[in-house]
Amino acid sequence: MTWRVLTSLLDIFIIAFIIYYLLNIISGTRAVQLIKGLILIFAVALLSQLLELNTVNWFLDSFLTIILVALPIVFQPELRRALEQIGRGGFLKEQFWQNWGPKEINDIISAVTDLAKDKTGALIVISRRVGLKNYIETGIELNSKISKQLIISIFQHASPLHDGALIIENGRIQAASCFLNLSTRSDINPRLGTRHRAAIGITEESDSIALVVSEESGVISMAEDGKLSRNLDEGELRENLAASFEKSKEKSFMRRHI
Ligand SMILES: Nc1ncnc2c1ncn2[C@@H]1O[C@H](COP(=O)(O)OP(=O)(O)OP(=O)(O)O)[C@@H](O)[C@H]1O
Repeated sequence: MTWRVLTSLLDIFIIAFIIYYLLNIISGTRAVQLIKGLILIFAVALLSQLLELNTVNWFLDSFLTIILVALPIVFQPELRRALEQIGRGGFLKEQFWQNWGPKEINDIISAVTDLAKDKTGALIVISRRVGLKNYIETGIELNSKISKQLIISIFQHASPLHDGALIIENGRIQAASCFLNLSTRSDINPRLGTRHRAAIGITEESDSIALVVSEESGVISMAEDGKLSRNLDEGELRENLAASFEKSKEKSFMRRHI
């Protein structure tokens, strides 16, 4: 095989990988519908060119140009998510578990299971490598140690901080009552409300983990990478957290603490 054939094969392989990667990122988002629409308009434009339907062709060409200019504005959240996913690839990795210990993990698990028993709604976001400063700023800053009692009291109805998400970063409760962007996915169970959509949303935009206690049913869920695992008991929650940390390649942390 000549050098030229090898580089062409490499070229094709890289493009196929990029297309696969991009499709993976947009699957299940509203971008899928848009791409279907664009393909349809493109096919009709091509057909009108072949049939020499000049006015139709001019109209569709102009329409496609306008759509291409509007794309980055309409799909700003998806583009941000894609760039963040690329940035997370490994070379920007930081030591993000340094303030964590077994007490912190156990307090979170124990608080979540107690809240679930009382059917007290809760949303807890645990940040990993991607910082959540812009979300922390939407809430009330606490910057306090993680404690089971504090987490439970924040989510009590009488607490002025119970509405919104509690955010944990670098092993500390950074803020409560934070407002998160809701996921815009079209394939989320329609019975799930805004608390669950907010949990899915934050894990689409960052590599954080979100824990949800449903006020309606007391069910515990965990979101990661835009996917929600539901109906977790204490053991499953612990296992899921361990699996997530394992994925983060923080195996030593997992072995020591979970
Ligand atoms: N964008 C958001 N960011 C953070 N928290 C939110 C957001 N939207 C809603 N919430 C929280 O979710 C609560 C409303 O939950 P809602 O009943 O709509 O959701 P749900 O997913 O059905 O949860 P539940 O099963 O607990 O009822 C709000 O009171 C608020 O605390």
